[in-house]
This record gives sequence, structure tokens and C-alpha cells, in this order.
Amino acid sequence: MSERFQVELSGMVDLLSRHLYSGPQVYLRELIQNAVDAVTARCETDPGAAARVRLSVEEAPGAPPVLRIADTGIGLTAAEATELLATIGRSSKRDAALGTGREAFIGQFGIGMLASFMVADRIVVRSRSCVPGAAAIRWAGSADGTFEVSELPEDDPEAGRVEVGTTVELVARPDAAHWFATETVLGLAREYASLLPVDIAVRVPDDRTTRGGGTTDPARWRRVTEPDLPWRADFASPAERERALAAYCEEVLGFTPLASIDLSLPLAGVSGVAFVLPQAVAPGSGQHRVYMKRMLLGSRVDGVLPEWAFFARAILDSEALSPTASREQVHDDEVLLGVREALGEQLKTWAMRELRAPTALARRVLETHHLALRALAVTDPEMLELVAEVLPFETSDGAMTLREAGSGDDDGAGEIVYTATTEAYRRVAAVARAQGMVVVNAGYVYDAELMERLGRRPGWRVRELASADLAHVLATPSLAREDELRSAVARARALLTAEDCDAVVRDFAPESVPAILLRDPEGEHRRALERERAAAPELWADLLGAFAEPEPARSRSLVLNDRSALVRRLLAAPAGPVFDAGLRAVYLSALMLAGEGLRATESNALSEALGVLLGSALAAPDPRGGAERRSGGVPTTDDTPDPLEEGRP
Ligand SMILES: Nc1ncnc2c1ncn2[C@@H]1O[C@H](COP(=O)(O)OP(=O)(O)OP(=O)(O)O)[C@@H](O)[C@H]1O
Repeated sequence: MSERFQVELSGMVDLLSRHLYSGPQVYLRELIQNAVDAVTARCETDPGAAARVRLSVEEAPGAPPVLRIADTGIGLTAAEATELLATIGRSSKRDAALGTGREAFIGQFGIGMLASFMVADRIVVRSRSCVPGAAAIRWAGSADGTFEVSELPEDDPEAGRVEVGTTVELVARPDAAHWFATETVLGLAREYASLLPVDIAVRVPDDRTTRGGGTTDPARWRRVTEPDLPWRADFASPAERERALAAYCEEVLGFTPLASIDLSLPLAGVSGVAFVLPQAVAPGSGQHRVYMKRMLLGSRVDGVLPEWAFFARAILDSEALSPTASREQVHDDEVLLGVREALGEQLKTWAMRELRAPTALARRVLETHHLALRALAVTDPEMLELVAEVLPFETSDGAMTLREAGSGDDDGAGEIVYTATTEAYRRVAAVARAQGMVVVNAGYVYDAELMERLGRRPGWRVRELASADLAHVLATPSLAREDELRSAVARARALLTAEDCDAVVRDFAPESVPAILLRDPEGEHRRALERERAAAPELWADLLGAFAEPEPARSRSLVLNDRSALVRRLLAAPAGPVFDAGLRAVYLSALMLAGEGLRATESNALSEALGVLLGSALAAPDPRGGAERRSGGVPTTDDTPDPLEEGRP
């Protein structure tokens, strides 16, 4: 003989409250949802029937608060109450034989009623079915798993008060009384139900006074539902609609949007608005407010917009998406995938249209959300083209778009050359600038990938800056000159040992840059140099060798510019404190030029070096007395031949 499963109700409730729902507050959502479903069912058979839900709290001193939620819905007969209210997993909304089709209803799992046991030990339902002549019934269920149901005789005064529809009554458990406070019920009802297409109101105490004082507030019922979806409502003009949507966003999401983007997928029953955030946010923090058949599903739902859309927050209503059993998240299924892709397309269409125009809005959005646009451009060729057209990049020739950077110069090169890190960019920017060479800093997140992808698109020529680009810039001095400088370079190298920095002399424009610092933090640069050295022409191999050879290898190289008057004077100076101070000052300014801040000790070292140089300059004879070559500030001694005159043509 087969037997029926037994269900331990308290165990089920514990399971729901601890593992399914985010908290006991969902009890109210489940009750409102049942009431609205009942109203929907009734209106399907009787379109003229009242469509109302009323919530009220009765608070009496010394007694636990009682919440009543009354609807003008389809009602229940005693048999239905027995079957539906007390059978876990039984739902009239899934089963066409028990009610109308399921699409119209929010509920489907047959577990919603149990949520009430998270806040109450006893639930009493009074109902009268809309079936003509149906008797009033009373169903009472307890948390211990028992229930009783009875038809009320018509001459019972209680039966006289039961109209068609259902009233659910909960007496708060002592530890859950705060969930029944009128303000809490009002707040929760607003949060969950404001978009439902049914007149839902909460009774608020009627003894409050108006601002004028003294008079009784006549509004006993506070309506929580809007007449229409905010993005569907009629407005006198587009500008007025935009203002109203911005105000709605402020109220619900708490920020003033830069723009609002309409979202609509009629076939999937999805509609809503995406609001563009006024500040940049980190990727991956996309959180959207999603309604399911106009009932709030969750205010932090992920996955309804593509990940790259982290610059926007959406408020959406959907009929097609499936809720999880907690009804707080969207089921991650094919439908969600399709909706996400289609909504992503709509955001993209908006971006393509709005961001190309030279408007203040476009500028604001680009400034604020360039990172999100870069993220999108990595995956989407059309957005890549848009980013290349409209997004300003840092280049050695000032901020410009990639289209401008690749538009070619007089020789019609038309090629975009970039560095994949900001450090690499800082090292070469000044030198590139002096050569009239445009180097793009692609050191921001996504940029290097963007460059690679852009390079693969027809009509674009893009490549990473190679050492060879600098080869013709950083020329090796002549052998004679190298010989001449040998001891000065050795002194410089010795002095910079403590800084983990090497020193070499090269000849490059601009002469206003005394030195640049080449840095190799991860050894990457060194490896690249080694690779290239093997294949490089002699001259370049020699230069690279200067960076790669020192043992143990140092992580940075100070490339002194032999074209700079200052450096030439410095290299000509005899060993001594002035040379040391001059070299240190040149090294520290190169450090700053490479975008690195000075540490406290380096800053002190700079002050000391300048002090030595100043002291020496003040002690030197007046340069106007004919010693013109000392005007650089670093004196040479008279008995030292000045290589300036001899080493250069
Ligand atoms: N206010 C009401 N009026 C009429 N019938 C109701 C009412 N509340 C509940 N019911 C009946 O009780 C059944 C069980 O309700 P319950 O809330 O447990 O599940 P559900 O709403 O069907 O599904 P879900 O678990 O998804 O909420 C419903 O399917 C419905 O038939």
C-alpha cells in the first residue's frame, strides 16, 4: 500500500527563510502577489469587477499587531481553500484546469503562502468565491502544520461581512512585530507593488493633522500604485518626459542620470529605461531594478544588460523572463540571454547615434564612461570604429582621436603608433614629440587590445612602438666622442649604482631634454632588447647592448643627451661635487619626466644637489666677464679642455 509524504511545516518555513528568501519582508510581497493574481483572475471572467487591494494594520496596546490584506479577487470555496492553501507546491496558476492560463499570473510555485509563517504563527483567510451563490468560508492555518476550514452559515454576522474576494489576516509573532508597523508595510508595499496595474492602498492612521494644524487628514488610504508605467505615461513634450524620467530615476535609483535610453522588446514583453550614470563606476557592478509582470523582482538584478553596459542602470518590466523560486533574481536561461543581447543592441544603437554628435551630452558621456565604451569596443567592431572616431586618446601631439592620429602627416604615413603601457609612453613622449612623431598612449585598460583589433580592421594601420622607432632618434655618438666621454660616463654609472640605474650617452632631439630614463621593471624591456639585439644592425645593437650588458643588470638606464648643452657641460666637468650634484639633478628630473613622483629621500637629494650647484655658481666669477661658456651654470675648470669645442663638428 502506498502512503503519502508528510511535510514538517516548521522545517519548510525554516528552509525558505534561511535559504530561499533574502529576509522575512518578502511575506508582504507574496500576499500582495496572491491578491493581485486573484483580482486578475476575477477580471478575466468579469471585466467590470472591482480591482482593489487594501492593506491595513490593527495595533492595540498590549496585543500583537494584526495585518489584513483584502482583495476583490476571485475568492475561494471551502474545497478550493482546502486544496490550494494547505498543499505545498499546489498552485491554481500553473494549472489551466484550476484557473485561467498561467501567463497572466505572477505566482506559479505554490509556496508563497508559506512565507507568511516567517512572521506569523497563524493565518486566517476569509473568502467568498465569485461563483454565484458561493458561501463565505473561513480557513485557519497554523505554523504547527494544522488547519481547519469551514463554510460560514449565511445568518452568521461574520458571513455577512465577507464579500466576494479574500481577506488574509496575520497576527504578528512577537519577534516579528516590527514587520507589521504601518510605515514598514507602506514602505514595503511601495517598494514591491508601485507598478502593479491594480489599485493598491495602505491604511494610514487618520488622526494625523494637515500642515495647517488641527484638521483631520481625510486621506485614510494611501495609494501605492502608479496609474501607469513611468516610461509609458503620456507627456506634453519629449523634454517634459525626459525631466519626469530623470525625477523618477532620482527617486528610485538615487542619482540624476546623464541621459535616459528607452528599452523595448514587445515580442518578449520587456519594456523599461536605462539611465546613464553621472559618475564612472567599476566594471562588473551592473545592478538593475527588474519587475516581473509589474511586481518588483529585485533592485539589484544582474544579467539583464550585457556586462559592458556598466555605465547604465536599467529599470525594466518583463513578462517573458522567469523568476527564480525566491522571486528575487532572474533565471539564467535562453530567454534571458536573448533579452540581454537585444537590449545591448538598443544601448549600442543609442550610443552610435548620440555619441557621434558634437553635443555637450556626448562630451559628458565620453568623459565619464570612456572605460565602458572601451570595454564594449573590445567585443564589438562597430563600437570599435565609434571609439576610434570619437574618443580622445593621449598622444605625444596632444589629445586626439585615433582617426586623427592615423590621418597621416605630410608624408602621408597614416599609421598609428602606440605604446602598450603608460610608463613606456612617458619614457618616449618628449623625444617622440621632438621628432614630430605621434605616439598614442594605449596604457589604459582595454587600450592595447583595442589597438590590436583596430589594426586588423580594413582601412587602419596600427602598430606598437618598437625599439627601431627610437633607433634613428637615439644615435650613438662617434667613437672619438665616446672615447672622450668614457671616464665621465664611468663616474655617472658609479654614482647611479645605488639607484639601480645605468648611464649611457646618446645623441637625440630635442636638445631641450637633457636625459630620458628607460625603465624595465619586469625585465620585459630587457628581454625585448636581447631579442632585438640579436637581429639589430650594429649601431642599434651597440645601443641596446649598453642597456642590457651591465652586470648585474640594472632596472633603469639614464640616457644622457649629448645634444643638450647642459649635459655636454656636465660631462665636461671634472670629477667632484659639482659633477655629482649636476648628474643627480639631471637624473631626478628625468625621473620626474618619466611620470614618477619623487620619494622623500629623492626630493632631499634634489634640494642638496641644487644647493651644491647654486653654491658653486655663486662662487664662480661673473659670466659677463667673458666666460660665456659657463652660462649653463655648471662651471668647467680652465685646465680641462672643453669637449664641446673638440668632439663635435
Ligand atoms: N488571495 C487569494 N485569493 C484567491 N486564491 C488565493 C489567494 N491566495 C492564495 N490563493 C490560492 O492559493 C494557492 C497557493 O498560493 P501560494 O501563494 O502558496 O502559491 P502561488 O501564488 O500559486 O505560487 P507562488 O509560490 O509562486 O506564489 C494559489 O495558487 C491560489 O490558488
